[in-house]
Amino acid sequence: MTRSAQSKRLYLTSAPVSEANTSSTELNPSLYNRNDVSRIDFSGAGGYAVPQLEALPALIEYLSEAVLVVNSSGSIVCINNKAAQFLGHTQGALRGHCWPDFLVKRYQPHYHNLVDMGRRGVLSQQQKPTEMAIICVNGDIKDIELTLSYLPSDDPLLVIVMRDLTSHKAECYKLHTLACTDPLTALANRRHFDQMLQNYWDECNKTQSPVSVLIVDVDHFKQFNDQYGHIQGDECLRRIAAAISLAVPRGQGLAARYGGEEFALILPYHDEAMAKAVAVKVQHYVSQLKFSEQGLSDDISVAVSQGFASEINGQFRTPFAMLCAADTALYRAKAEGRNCISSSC
Ligand SMILES: Nc1nc2c(ncn2[C@@H]2O[C@H](COP(=O)(O)OP(=O)(O)OP(=O)(O)O)[C@@H](O)[C@H]2O)c(=O)[nH]1
Repeated sequence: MTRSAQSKRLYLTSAPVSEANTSSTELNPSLYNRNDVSRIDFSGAGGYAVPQLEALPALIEYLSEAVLVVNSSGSIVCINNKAAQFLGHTQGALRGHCWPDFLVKRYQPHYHNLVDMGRRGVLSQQQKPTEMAIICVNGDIKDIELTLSYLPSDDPLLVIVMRDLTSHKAECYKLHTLACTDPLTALANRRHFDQMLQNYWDECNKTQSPVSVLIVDVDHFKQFNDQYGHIQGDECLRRIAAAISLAVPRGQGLAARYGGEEFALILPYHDEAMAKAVAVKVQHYVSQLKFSEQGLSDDISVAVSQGFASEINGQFRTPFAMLCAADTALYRAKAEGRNCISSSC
């Protein structure tokens, strides 16, 4: 046995301590069990550490993670119960199956790349787990975090550890939604608006398409609050938000609460005429609001002033410049008597 192979000897054995001592620095204490009679001998040819196959199924069965071992052609050599349950079949039925077939197609090149790195000896043990997705036997798709370890030998083995990311992803999605949403109106919040404005701006610039922004400000809202109270004011803002949402073409653009009683819309692929048409709809839907279902008099109505700007031929250098122009147009609409629409042009 070469010195390097000897130094990689790992025992899961009841062997005397002196026998295991040669590699004590390499032992994982959690694997070392004096009462366990099974033994893995890493004494393969060519100086590689080769685990004897017979011990692997028993070893991985003890692990708390979902683990499977795959050979160089991708066939599952052994799989623990947790991984089998995760994939949705029995251990026996899964043995021999082609593991990469369980991976969602778009992740397969990345997986093969990791395997190739292992083969070339450049797969670092510090390699971070990789997010992928698998298709279970019943067709369900599950997000996973995959860690791949390469056991080199003449017939190399890959040890794959999977962690279920389903609940983690659901939690992330929930948090992301919360971080992007205005709690009062359920529209996008300003942070999300700013981010999306840049995204839409880039997208429209790339395709040389127009993009517009529209700012909507409730008229004399202080009076509404003063007369009917802030709770009624809140409900009024919710209803205005819903009316504004109705005016945004489905799947095209974004409506956000920009702050206080001010709303903003991004209208990608909208030129000036199209943006104005959306503003007219907003004005109409808001004017139709009735507040009797809030317990207020039927003759109460609200109105909005609006300003918009459209980028068509490179007149604005940044999305922020376009937004400022829409804001200036809004001020003009207020100055011109409110309940009207003003353009930056
Ligand atoms: N109820 C409620 N009121 C809000 C909220 N955010 C801002 N406001 C109110 O919106 C009002 C805005 O008042 P102003 O800035 O004077 O504007 P305005 O009365 O609408 O007048 P113009 O915009 O000039 O037509 C203030 O009374 C704020 O308290 C909110 O979340 N809920």
